[in-house]
This record gives sequence, C-alpha cells and structure tokens, in this order.
Amino acid sequence: MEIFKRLQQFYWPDRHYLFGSLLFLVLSSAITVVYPIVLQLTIDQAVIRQNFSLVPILSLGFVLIMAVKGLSSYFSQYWGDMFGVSSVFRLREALYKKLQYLPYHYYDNAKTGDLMSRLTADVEGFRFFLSAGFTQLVNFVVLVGFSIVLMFYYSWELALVTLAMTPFLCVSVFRFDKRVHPAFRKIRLSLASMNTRVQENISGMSTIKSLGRENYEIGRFAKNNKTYRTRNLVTADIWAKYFPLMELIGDISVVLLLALGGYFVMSGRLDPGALVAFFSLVWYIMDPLMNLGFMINTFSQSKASGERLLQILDEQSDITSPDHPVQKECLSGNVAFRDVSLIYPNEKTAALSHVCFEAKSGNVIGLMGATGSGKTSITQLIGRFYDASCGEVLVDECPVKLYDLNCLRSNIGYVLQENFLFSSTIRDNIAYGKPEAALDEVIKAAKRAEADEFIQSLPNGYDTVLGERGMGLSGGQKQRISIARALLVNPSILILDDATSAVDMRTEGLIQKAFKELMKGRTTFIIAHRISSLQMADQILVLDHGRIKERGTHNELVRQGGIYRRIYDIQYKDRDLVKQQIVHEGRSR
Ligand SMILES: Nc1ncnc2c1ncn2[C@@H]1O[C@H](COP(=O)(O)OP(=O)(O)OP(=O)(O)O)[C@@H](O)[C@H]1O
Repeated sequence: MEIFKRLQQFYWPDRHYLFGSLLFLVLSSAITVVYPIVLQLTIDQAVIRQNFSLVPILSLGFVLIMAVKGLSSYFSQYWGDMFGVSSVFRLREALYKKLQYLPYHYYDNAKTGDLMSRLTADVEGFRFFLSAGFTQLVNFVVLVGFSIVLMFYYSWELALVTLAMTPFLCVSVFRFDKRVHPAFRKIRLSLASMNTRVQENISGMSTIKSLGRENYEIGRFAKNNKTYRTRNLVTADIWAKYFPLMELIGDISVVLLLALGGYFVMSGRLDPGALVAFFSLVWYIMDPLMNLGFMINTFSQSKASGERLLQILDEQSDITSPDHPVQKECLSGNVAFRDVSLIYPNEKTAALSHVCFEAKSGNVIGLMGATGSGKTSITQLIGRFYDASCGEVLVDECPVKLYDLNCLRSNIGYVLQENFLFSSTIRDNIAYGKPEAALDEVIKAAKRAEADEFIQSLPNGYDTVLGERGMGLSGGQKQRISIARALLVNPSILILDDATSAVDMRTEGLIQKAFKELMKGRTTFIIAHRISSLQMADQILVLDHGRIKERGTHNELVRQGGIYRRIYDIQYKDRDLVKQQIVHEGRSR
C-alpha cells in the first residue's frame, strides 16, 4: 500500500472520476444481486403457487432493472477509465520532467531501453490497475457483501457452509499472490533488458554491420528473448497450478451445498426457488473469490510497476540551482579553477587532481593531453554537468554552484566531436538553443559556420527534415550545423571539444576562420589533438593523468622541451615530410 500512497499525488486530483465510477459500480452490483431474488419469486410465487399473473410484472420489473444496470455499468466503466487515463497522464509528465532534470551522471549508468519500458509498459501497468483493477476489488467487496447478507436471509445454515469453505480459497489466493508478485517483477526486468538490447542494436547498427557482428547480435538477443520466455512460462506455471485448485475448492462447496440444500428442500425447510437463488448467490461469491487471483495479479503487476516508477521519481537531483541563485543575463566569461579535483560518482581514482588556472574574459585556452587525461572533465565542470569533489570552479569570480543552472549553461556554448541532431528540420536544429530566432539569424549563423552553402543546395534547404541523429548528412556537415547552433546562442564561454576532428582539411580551414571571428570577446576552451588547432591559444594546458603538467603559450611550451614539444616534433616532422614529398613530386614532374 505504501507504493500507492506515495503515488497518490498523481491520481488523487482525479478522485471525482473514481468516486463517480464507484457509486455506479455499487448500484450495478446491488442490481446484480436482485437477479436471484427475481428468480426465487418467479419459481416460488408464480410457478409453484401457480400465480401466473405475477409473470408479466416480474418480467417488466426485471427488464427495467437490467436497463438501469446497463447504464450504471457504462458510467462505472467510463469514469473508471477516465480516472486511470488522467492519472497516468500526470504521472507520465512528472516522469519525463524528472528525466530532463536528473543529473548528467544518472545517464552514465542508465539504460535507454529500461527507461523506455518504465515510461511505457510500467506506466500502462499502473494505469490498468487504476482504471479496472481497483474498481474490480471494490466490486468484489460489494458483490460478496450483498450476496452474503441475502444468503443468510434465505438459509443461515447453508450460508455458514459456504463461508466455511472460503478460508481454503483465501489461503490459496494468498499463496498465489506470494509467488506471482516476484514472478511479475522478473518479467518486467527482462522486458526492460530486452528493450535495451533492441535499442542498442538499432543505434549501433552501422558498427554491427561494419564489423559483421549480425550473428553475434542475433545470439545476444536470443538469450534475452529466452529469459523473457522462461520467466513468462514460470508465471504461467504458477497460474496453471493455482487456478484449478481454486476451482476445485469452489466445486466442493457447490457439491456440499447441493447435498444439504437438497435435504432442506425435501424436508420442507426451504423453498425450491430459494435454493435456486442460493446457488446463484454462491457463484457471486465463488467467482469473485477465484477471480481474486486475477485481481491480485493486476494489483501485483501495478505494485511492481509503481516500484519501478518510484525509483525514477525518488532519484536525487544533486546538481540543481541553489535556493537563491545568482541571476546574470550575460556573463563576461572569466573562468577560474582553484585547486579543483574530481572523482566521478562510483569511481575510486581522481579524473582531475589539484587543477588551478585562470582564463580571463576573451582568452583562448587550449587543452591538450593523452586520451583520458581529463580535458573533457575540465569543460564539464564549468557547465556543472558534474560538481568538483573539492576545490572551486568560478565564473566571473562567483562559484558556479551559486548560479541559476539555466543562466549558467545558457552562457556556455558546446561544440563536441559528436553533436546530437534531432529528427526535425535543419532550421529547428540550428535554432534549438534559441527557438525564437528568425530565419535570417539562422542563416547568418549557418553562413558563419560555413554551412549555408551545402544547406541551400539541399532540395528543401533549411526545411530539410533530418533522419534520426542527423542521418543523411556527412560528419562534417553535421558538425557545421552544430557549430551554427552554438553560434546562434552567442555564448560568453565557448567549448570546442575536438570540434574539427570530423571535418576535412579544407573545411577545417574554413571553420577555423569562422571560429576566429566567433571567438572574439569570448572565453574559448579548445580541446584538440592537433597542435595546429591550439597554437594561437593565449594559454595551453597540457594534462597528464588529471594533473596540469605544462602550461604556457605555444612558443613557451615548444621552448620548454617537455610533453608538448614531443607532440609538436611528432606532428611537425610528419608535416615536413609531407611538404618535402610534395616539393619532390613537383620537381620530378
Ligand atoms: N562519466 C564518467 N564516469 C566515470 N569516469 C569518467 C567519466 N567520464 C570520464 N571518466 C574518466 O575520467 C578520466 C578523464 O576523462 P576525460 O573524458 O576528461 O578525458 P579526456 O582527456 O577528455 O579524454 P579524450 O581525449 O579521450 O576525450 C578518464 O579516466 C575517464 O575514464
């Protein structure tokens, strides 16, 4: 019950639908119990006592009552569905909102397929209980309650015999629930991992095909599919074992009642019509009791679903804006790291250790170092994708933790090695960070990113709809769209993380030119492996295992003769070799 209590905020605002549905449900259940009474009157009063004038009155009354029952069922069903549908609408929105604001590190371990299955199958499981399961449970209580009262009215002895059998039924229903609940939880888990497998497979199709791993993937999916099948079969086995048992208990009580009731009729203690009515009432108790398994089943499923939904809702958002945040429309872009160290969540070793540097507004900072040396981590701390484990990151002399998160991030533009493009138009993709931008502004940004020419050459120009993740464009084209996107936001701090690695030398040259223009007056962090991309930086930081090993301008670092010099020698030796080859080929022609 705890789970339902905690999810109350999502369904309680729609309680008027629930109460309306319940009201009509009680009415319809009460009318159901009238049926055996009509049957008893017809047999005992009209047939046995040969009072046939009662038949038309009873028939008409019966039709009227059934018409009211039909209407009641309609309202009870419709409002029950309204209750479920409206409640999960709210729940789905809350889940989606939570996913937007969960910290970046949540997604380090989260699996897309699993999240998808929570937002679809689990939400649906919960809805089903709200729409139908809950009213069925109430129906059970009402129907069984009315039936028992009427049974005692007809024959208290037979009613006691019926009640004596119910504990057996209740015990088996209880044991059924105990086994079926964990079974359903396992089914949900394996469905989620199967979804993850499918999602990963589709996303990574080009890698799978290029490495010829189709059969391997088929094998992996078969494993998931098998587990899912096995778990469903285990659940089916539980159902198959318990349902005949419950039915057997129901049948035994019917046989007992038949023997005792028959004896009562023969000895004149009970009218035949009352016995017939009693049998109808027995099934009004036995049927819902046997059905209790199914109801408990939907209850268990929705409990398991509710648990999984609460796991998302309970997730802590530790990277949030403070209560009284610093709001600044436009930052000037001074960035300072004071003795900053970073250990990623669930990691033991530090990704950054005692990093100190200062970037004045408008400075260009080059970040260089081997892969895994901590370059990206530095840039992620500026935008608070992660918080420093110790030390302080400051923007405009104010700790980043004190800023309103949106205000801070809207002042930072990111151009990454692989930027995400949405499956919408090129115009929408460029204007993603500034949706109100006019087409003129979008085109201007695209021109500065050297993207306008190729966009104009597409049949639908800026209205071209991109495939998923920008399918249909080359790596360089996707990159230029992302650069235009960053340009449009007009950030004070610009982060170029391996931003030109996916474009050819000619395009790189053009983009570098655009960057130079763009970087004016902005603090820019350039992460690059090519010295040519960094040499104009005001300061270059050379990282090694999360520590700054060297710092200075290009000329200073070349003179120092350290790591930077070694990289310079390697890259420029190759370049000189190529130059010599070109000159040699020119001469021999
Ligand atoms: N989200 C994360 N969770 C745990 N560890 C991480 C995470 N991101 C990076 N790391 C680790 O932190 C260290 C620094 O990573 P970072 O991405 O900053 O390096 P990098 O210099 O940018 O590398 P590259 O040039 O390959 O992009 C690495 O050891 C990496 O494995």
